[in-house]
Amino acid sequence: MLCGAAAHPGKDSSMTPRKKLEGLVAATVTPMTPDGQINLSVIHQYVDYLVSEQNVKNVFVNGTTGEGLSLSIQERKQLAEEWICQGKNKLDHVIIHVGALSLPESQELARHAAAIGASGIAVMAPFFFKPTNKDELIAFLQKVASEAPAVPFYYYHIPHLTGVKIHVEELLDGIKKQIPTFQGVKFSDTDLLDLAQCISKNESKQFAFLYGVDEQLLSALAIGANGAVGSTFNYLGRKTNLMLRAFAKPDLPLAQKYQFLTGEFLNFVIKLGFGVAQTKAVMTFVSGIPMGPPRLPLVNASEEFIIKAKAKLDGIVWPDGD
Ligand SMILES: CC(=O)N[C@H](C=O)[C@@H](O)[C@H](O)[C@H](O)CO
Ligand SMILES: CC(=O)C(=O)O
Repeated sequence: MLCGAAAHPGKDSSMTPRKKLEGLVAATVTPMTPDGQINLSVIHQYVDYLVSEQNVKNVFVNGTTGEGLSLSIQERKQLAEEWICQGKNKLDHVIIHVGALSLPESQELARHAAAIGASGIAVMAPFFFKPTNKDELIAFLQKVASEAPAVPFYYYHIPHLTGVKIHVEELLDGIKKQIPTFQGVKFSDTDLLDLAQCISKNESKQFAFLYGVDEQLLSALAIGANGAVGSTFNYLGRKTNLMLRAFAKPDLPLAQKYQFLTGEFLNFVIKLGFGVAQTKAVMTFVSGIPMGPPRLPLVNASEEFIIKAKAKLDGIVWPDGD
């Protein structure tokens, strides 16, 4: 059942202020109908699946995995509303990615996310005309963040897709003065030196450092990441949660085992060609929820990919015997 159309779904139920974001955050795919329209009707089921089957209670909507930059502003708003509305009393955090190439569009999305009660907003660097230094990037982020002055703000660092390689360590230096709502980083890069410097220099500031390269999450946890935002937690959330638990215990050999096994699957599919289209296909066969095709320029995963990926996943023997 749809609920996003209800008047101001989150108005009286703002999810701020909340405990610090930690643990796993699923970067949601955007369900689509076979003819390429967004399919809001399965989000209710999607929320229940993440909570009950994957033990994941945080989502990151309209990001890379959600094809956020391929959606219209109207579609992004509808998705944000539906996730927040369906997630009410079920999800802990619904973070809405509001980054866009156009500053006024990004600001509009930030205002909208605030009005519907998002528990956080995230923004990636604009990637056609790019900021060339820290000050330009901060200026852009600041103009978006200030449109949602009561909503925690996260910078979404994904340099291999944006081409904006400004070190996060540099960006964070003094950021609270310019962006008082600054709350953390979604760090989707393999530069663990940069991440480590961010963490060590901001220890007392209560920022959340959420890692975004799922296949090496354990390494990021070891240097102090608070959690992770990723596409694979849609279908490997339960297993990755067991890795987090083993790490916290600490049972490092067990945590490594989980990382090796999730890595074995990812290494296999990455070699076949792995992106958002393939994530949608995997999520469809694992959850049984029809996520549909991706939007052009992305194209459907091949049947061959689906058969091979399914066989690989089914063949993994997990330490918990599952
Ligand atoms: C480019 C991309 O989508 N990265 C995701 C998050 O940032 C990750 O969750 C990856 O999908 C995942 O680590 C698999 O490579
Ligand atoms: C993976 C991720 O965080 C995203 O899809 O935006």
